[in-house]
Amino acid sequence: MSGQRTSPLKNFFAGGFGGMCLVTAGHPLDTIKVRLQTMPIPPAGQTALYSGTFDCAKKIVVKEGVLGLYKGMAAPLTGVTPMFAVCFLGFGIGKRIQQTDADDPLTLVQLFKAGMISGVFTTAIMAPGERIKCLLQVQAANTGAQIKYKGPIDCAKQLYAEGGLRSIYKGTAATLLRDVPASGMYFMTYEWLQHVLTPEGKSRSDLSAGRTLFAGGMAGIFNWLVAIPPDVLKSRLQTAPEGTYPKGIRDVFKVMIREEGIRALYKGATPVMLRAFPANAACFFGYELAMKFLNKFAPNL
Ligand SMILES: CC(=O)O[C@H](CC(=O)[O-])C[N+](C)(C)C
Repeated sequence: MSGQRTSPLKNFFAGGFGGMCLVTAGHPLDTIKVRLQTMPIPPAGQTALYSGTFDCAKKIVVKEGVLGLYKGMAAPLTGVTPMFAVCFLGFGIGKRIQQTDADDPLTLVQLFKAGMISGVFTTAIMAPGERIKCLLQVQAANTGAQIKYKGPIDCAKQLYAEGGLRSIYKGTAATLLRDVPASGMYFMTYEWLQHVLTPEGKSRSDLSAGRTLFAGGMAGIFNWLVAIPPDVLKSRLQTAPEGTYPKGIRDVFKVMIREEGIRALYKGATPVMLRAFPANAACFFGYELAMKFLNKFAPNL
């Protein structure tokens, strides 16, 4: 696969723009995912709060209006933009440290490793962003309960007051478990599809919008195929009352398997997969668009 180097700053800015496109396209399905993953287990004989993805979407819209689907979006938008900036920057660095020469082609395994490096880079921003986002998404679902957090900043302040940075960073190991392999799959899939879809004698930058959208969408699908089980554990851990799981995700895993069985590890899979393609197609499309813009108007960046 082509190993052509891109300026780190361009990767950073184009990645950030890609992240903004991803949030806008994917947040409603992300809200449904978190609601399904964290809904209370119904007492025997009673029905679950949501019977599935479409029921959940319908209930949110009826009860909270369409904006209910966009609840908690300020946090990912402010968090995901820099996170994707760092993610694409990290991928570029991951590729670079495996090359001896600027034009050295990279194998699929090297691309996977570069993606994993990017996953480590992003966790510093991703873990607190996910903690705040999940808490905000879930509190709106708790009928009757008093609203605890007014917004992302208030949520961060309260978490800090209650448990310091440790509380804000709760779920970091789970986030690493999710994002390191997932990022490997993400970038490897995208780069490989770009390579396969580029016609003989043409360069990647000539690729049509449709092919870029397809490669980006598939990268999202493969990312989530490996990310769903650790994501469920992460959401549970990050939204649980303090002290529920003293040993972190190991405890979440044990309790979940005991009480709900192995299938619980795939809760919320439908909205995740429904979101994965359009959100990541938008992300890579935005990234490539921003990169073209930067190459034209800031070639020396
Ligand atoms: C788990 C996650 O955030 O995946 C990102 C794609 C998406 O659908 O949000 C990709 N990546 C882990 C590389 C940031």
